[in-house]
Amino acid sequence: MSQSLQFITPSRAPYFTLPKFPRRSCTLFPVINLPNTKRSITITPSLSSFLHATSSRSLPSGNSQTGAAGVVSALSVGATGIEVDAVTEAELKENGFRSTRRTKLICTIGPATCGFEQLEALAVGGMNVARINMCHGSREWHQTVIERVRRLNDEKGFAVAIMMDTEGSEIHMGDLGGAASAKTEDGEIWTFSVRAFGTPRPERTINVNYDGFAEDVKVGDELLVDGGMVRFEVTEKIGPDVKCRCTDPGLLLPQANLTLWRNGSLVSERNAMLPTISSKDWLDIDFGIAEGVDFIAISFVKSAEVINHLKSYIAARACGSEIAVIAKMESVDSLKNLEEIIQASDGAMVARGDLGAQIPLEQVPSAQQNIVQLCRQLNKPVIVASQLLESMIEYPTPTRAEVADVSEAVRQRADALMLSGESAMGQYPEKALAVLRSVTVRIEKWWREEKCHEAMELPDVGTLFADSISEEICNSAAKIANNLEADALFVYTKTGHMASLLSRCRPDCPIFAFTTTTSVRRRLNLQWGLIPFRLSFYDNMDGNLNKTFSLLKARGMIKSGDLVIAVSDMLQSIKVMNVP
Ligand SMILES: Nc1ncnc2c1ncn2[C@@H]1O[C@H](COP(=O)(O)OP(=O)(O)OP(=O)(O)O)[C@@H](O)[C@H]1O
Ligand SMILES: CC(=O)C(=O)O
Ligand SMILES: [K+]
Ligand SMILES: [Mg+2]
Repeated sequence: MSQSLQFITPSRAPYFTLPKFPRRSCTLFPVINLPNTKRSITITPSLSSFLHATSSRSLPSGNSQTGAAGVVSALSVGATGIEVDAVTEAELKENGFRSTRRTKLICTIGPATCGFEQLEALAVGGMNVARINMCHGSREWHQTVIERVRRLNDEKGFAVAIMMDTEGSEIHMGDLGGAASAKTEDGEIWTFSVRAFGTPRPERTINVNYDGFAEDVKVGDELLVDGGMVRFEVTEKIGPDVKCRCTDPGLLLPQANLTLWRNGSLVSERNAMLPTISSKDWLDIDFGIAEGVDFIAISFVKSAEVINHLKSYIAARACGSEIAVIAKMESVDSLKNLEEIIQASDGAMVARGDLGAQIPLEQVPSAQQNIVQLCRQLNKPVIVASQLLESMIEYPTPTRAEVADVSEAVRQRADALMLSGESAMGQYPEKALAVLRSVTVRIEKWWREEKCHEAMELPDVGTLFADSISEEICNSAAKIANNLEADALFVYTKTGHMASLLSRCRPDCPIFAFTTTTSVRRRLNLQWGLIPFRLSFYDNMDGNLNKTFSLLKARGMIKSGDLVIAVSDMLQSIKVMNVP
């Protein structure tokens, strides 16, 4: 075998002359014309002034570290060019190499953000993945959103990936006859019924999607809406109608999830009999496959079986295009079968909204930590979701407790954080995203500088000897990068696997991941610390390195003397070198 670890002694500045944290070398607004590209780099005046407007409007003042991306350049395409997300590139220059954001950000798209300009503002603000939730809106509505995101990517040089989230077949309310919400007061009597109400609908009536509802509930049961945001006590059953008295008032939202509690425990037999993927979900999945979404998130996963089933369905249907399957951890069963579910999936989501309705709230933080850690050990990306900045649905600033919650998820080194109502139907979607970004960058930097991260045991994930070689190479490369205080790790990867192995190590420097396909590049957008580029490869490492160095230098993304550790899944090797 010719697999080797190849160490090339840096020819220029020896490591010890490199500054510990290179000063920010940000030249703002360079207009560069790259040779050999079909399109030259352009900055549209409207977009750059828009960027300025966004940055001054939406960011806490006096925090230069977290300023909005200051540079946008359109993508360059072509056999000899390189494609990188315009905003990632801008953030890289803005914050400096080592301080660029590692944690990825997901925004749920809803009525507040479905317009082209609104989507663009989120992309500029750092959205890596747009999530569409099939619980709400029609397929036509979602299709329009997908089409707009794709157009943004094509026309403006973003690489926003799309995640479709299934409805799942838990019990939930219907819509509110067109109203965006309904307020409940303490002591009010509301009727929950399987009956479809006509218009105008009688006051204080809610439709429930599950036919057996009235038979299953008992007088005295507690009915939790949206994981306990509003609570009722069942007082009376009349045919299909269930009368309930409000005990914890709040706001009812359309399609909100319902859970029943009896004598302090969750009544879960009913949900256990419902399929994880409903017939409507299968139609939505077909829609997602046809639209070529990047991720499908499955709600209320109970076992690995359903994930395997879906993955083989996608493989048979989506010939060639790979769609990653994300398992949403939001039920008691998902926690029971955690390891096998994560193992079978391409990633997981800590869906704290519904999870908090199924287990006591005080157990949610430990469940989150377990899921995040297990995902890292098994090398699967993990998303922390729901209520991160809930108060920003209504208010322009977050609570201190929310900032602390975001910080904790960043400290746990989750791959991605997700906005739900804040971006879907809140009043301040861009501000919420700006808060996520500023808190994320600041906390990451603080922990890196304090060197407080506990070392994590990273077990072998692959079964083949070749997998073990890749893992050893990535673990070693990350360690070398930390010890030498390298400026960046470079990984040349066709499938993205080596990139994810490097990401798993959570190294101190950013990881430039070069890959040949647009779909892999978009998928890598979900993973911690990865800066995905699309590049056509030579079949030798030196050719790739030289090409990358000259392209990135031309764009001002690296400079001579920067220390780079490079690995590749074509020729398994580690190279340590200064940028010539
Ligand atoms: N496409 C949409 N159309 C209308 N409203 C939406 C849409 N997407 C989200 N929303 C609104 O934003 C709120 C929060 O979004 P979110 O995706 O968290 O939904 P959810 O109903 O809490 O379900 P889930 O448990 O799947 O997250 C929803 O309750 C809904 O009011
Ligand atoms: C995201 C989601 O589905 C939840 O938190 O319940
Ligand atoms: K959902
Ligand atoms: Mg949920």
